[in-house]
Amino acid sequence: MKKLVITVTLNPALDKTVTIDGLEVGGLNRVNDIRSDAGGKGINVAKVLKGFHEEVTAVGYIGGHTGKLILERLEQEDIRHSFTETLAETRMNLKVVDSNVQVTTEINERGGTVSEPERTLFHEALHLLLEEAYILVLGGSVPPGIESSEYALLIESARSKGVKTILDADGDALRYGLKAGPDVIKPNIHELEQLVGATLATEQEIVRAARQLIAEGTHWVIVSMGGEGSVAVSKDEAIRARPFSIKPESTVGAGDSMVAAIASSLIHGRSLTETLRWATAAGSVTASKPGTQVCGPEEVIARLQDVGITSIEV
Ligand SMILES: Nc1ncnc2c1ncn2[C@@H]1O[C@H](COP(=O)(O)OP(=O)(O)O)[C@@H](O)[C@H]1O
Ligand SMILES: O=P(O)(O)OC[C@H]1O[C@](O)(COP(=O)(O)O)[C@@H](O)[C@@H]1O
Repeated sequence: MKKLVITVTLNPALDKTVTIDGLEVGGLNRVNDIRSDAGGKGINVAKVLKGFHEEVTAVGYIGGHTGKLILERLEQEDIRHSFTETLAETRMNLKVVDSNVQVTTEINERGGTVSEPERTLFHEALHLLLEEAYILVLGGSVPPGIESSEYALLIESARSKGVKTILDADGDALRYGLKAGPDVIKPNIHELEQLVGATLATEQEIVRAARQLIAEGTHWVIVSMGGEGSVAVSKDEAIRARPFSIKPESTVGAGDSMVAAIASSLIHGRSLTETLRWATAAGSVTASKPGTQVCGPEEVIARLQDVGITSIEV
């Protein structure tokens, strides 16, 4: 059976994380600690999957000095990749951790423009790779030069080859992508509220909103809610997971770790409940780590039974 996961990061980033005691907007802030990590949603998913010993290849666009640094990191971690080179420099995203209140503020650049010939090269390379794939993961923002409908095209081409798809995006990229019917989506609660244009205050409201999307062709909607945990919805099931308590170091990459755990769960044929348990444990372990560092398999397995699972009556 094919087991390869391809992760697409159209807009990667070098994540620069600075830690400050008591961030003062408009004031002078001194940095206590600094680190940089290869980031961008698909790249983080690939890091987790590699740690989980799954077969994974990271693809997308990469360029310039920042791009070179990211590729070096991937090579250090022995992550297989096949990025399309761009003339434009890959972006740097700033993450400011206020260690007094344990809150992370993210400042993400738009990213460099991708040209049409670069896009053609990417599509040709992905077309070939999809022949070998089981799952295609699509994550993150779409860079300038590429239409918001891009994920829909990629989902359709994956489906035509029998490849499952997981989409983690927001705004128009999510809205258009949904029309192509990805197998799984992982919005956070804010992204889901923006999508349906309503505040979702109760579990029942979340389930009803998710079922609207399921009626349009998606099978599983897994909604993350930070420290409140997550909700998984299918046509017939609705489940709530509550995480164990952690000291949040940097929540960056927590959502991506959930997506990686979902991909791994699809490979291993886990039920929706078990998938939610794995995804929530993975997200919470990652949230307890500094910068864009991600969870490893042993520490996730050790916490699986600490995730509280209940079913939601609608
Ligand atoms: N403060 C926290 N305590 C425990 N778990 C957390 C915390 N913040 C995030 N998580 C875990 O990470 C997952 C993803 O977090 P979330 O912030 O919703 O994702 P995203 O980064 O996609 O917005 C949550 O479902 C939860 O399992
Ligand atoms: O493409 P976007 O939406 O700007 O997001 C990119 C950022 O998201 C991340 O992938 C983290 O995502 P999550 O916190 O949702 O897991 C960072 O590594 C990266 O800087």
